[in-house]
Amino acid sequence: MNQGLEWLDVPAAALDEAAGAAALARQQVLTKPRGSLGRLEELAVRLAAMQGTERPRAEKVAIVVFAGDHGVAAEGISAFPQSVTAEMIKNYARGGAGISVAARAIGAAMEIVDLGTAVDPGPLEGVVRYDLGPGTANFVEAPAMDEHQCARALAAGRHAAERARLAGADLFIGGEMGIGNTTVSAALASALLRLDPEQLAGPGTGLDPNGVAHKVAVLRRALAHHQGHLDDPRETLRRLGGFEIAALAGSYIACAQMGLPVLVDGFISSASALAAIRLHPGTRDWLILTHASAEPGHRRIVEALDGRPLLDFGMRLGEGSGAAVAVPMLRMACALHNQMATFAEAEVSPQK
Ligand SMILES: O=C(O)c1ccc[n+]([C@@H]2O[C@H](COP(=O)([O-])O)[C@@H](O)[C@H]2O)c1
Ligand SMILES: Cc1cc2nc[nH]c2cc1C
Repeated sequence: MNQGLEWLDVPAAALDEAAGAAALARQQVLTKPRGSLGRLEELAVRLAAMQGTERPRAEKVAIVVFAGDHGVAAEGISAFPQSVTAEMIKNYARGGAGISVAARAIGAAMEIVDLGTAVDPGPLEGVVRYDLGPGTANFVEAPAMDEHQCARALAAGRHAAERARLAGADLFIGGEMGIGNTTVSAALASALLRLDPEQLAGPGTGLDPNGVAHKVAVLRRALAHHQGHLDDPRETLRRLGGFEIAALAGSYIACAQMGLPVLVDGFISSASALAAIRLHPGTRDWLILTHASAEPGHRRIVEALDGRPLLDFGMRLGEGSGAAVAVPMLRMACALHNQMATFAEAEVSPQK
């Protein structure tokens, strides 16, 4: 059964190569030695191709934080109790979380999507609720989600992306919150990349080396349990993913379909991006990797995505925070690209 997932077959929007070429041509005549603004030039040109204009924008940013709980938390794979997921949802709603502050600092709109948590945070302003269950099942012994939950989580992401598009966003940031989701992301990436869990498991919120070794053992048990069912990416997502991870993947795919550029955050967001690309390869063109997470396994996913994150600040908060930190830089790339004088305008002699 397709569970209403026909929308996944809609192709990604095409990049506007002519707009990209026009932006590149403009970069060559601005009053600077060619290439002297380094990756800022690349960013402006890439955004121009994505947005279909010679003059790209990074002003209106939509941040959506997807939250959900994970059955695998019962295995003791996080430094924090599961109740923190719901507690942090309240913190987002009150404006006290890292991403709440970052969103205000960059003037971004922020929305929280609560997909289902072990503790009910209750109705909160600014929080969209789905109630897919009190968290996923423990994937060491069962698929994390049933087909319906996985389809609804993917669609929740799509709907959030559509709201962002409707609000006129120039850029989309998907964040996440879910105790245990570094284990889930490691499981998903291990299966999709066919790498040993040791390559992907790390401290997450703060496990010590013994804790990381236990996490690897839990991941090996999970992968053994689902062995033989991990060839199809959608089935892999259903068995080893999570509500917020499927929602993130759905949001990335929908952004690609609508032609809305995405700023990808850290480890969990990148694992979700990997899943999104496996479900829908055209998604890749619409993703900008913003930062290298301190979670050691992130490097493996970045390599698989053939990406080069913009920042390396040792961040590992999640919530979309690293992507938000990159926004002022994107704005700078656009401002320089759009406002610098050309050699002709400034009557400066060009390169010989
Ligand atoms: O985004 C990252 O790179 C990142 C790295 C480590 C931890 N996190 C956050 O920490 C939580 C998951 O950590 P854990 O240890 O409970 O699996 C989850 O809410 C994430 O947002 C996020
Ligand atoms: C406090 C806290 C805040 C977070 N934000 C994202 N993941 C998190 C995990 C914890 C534990």
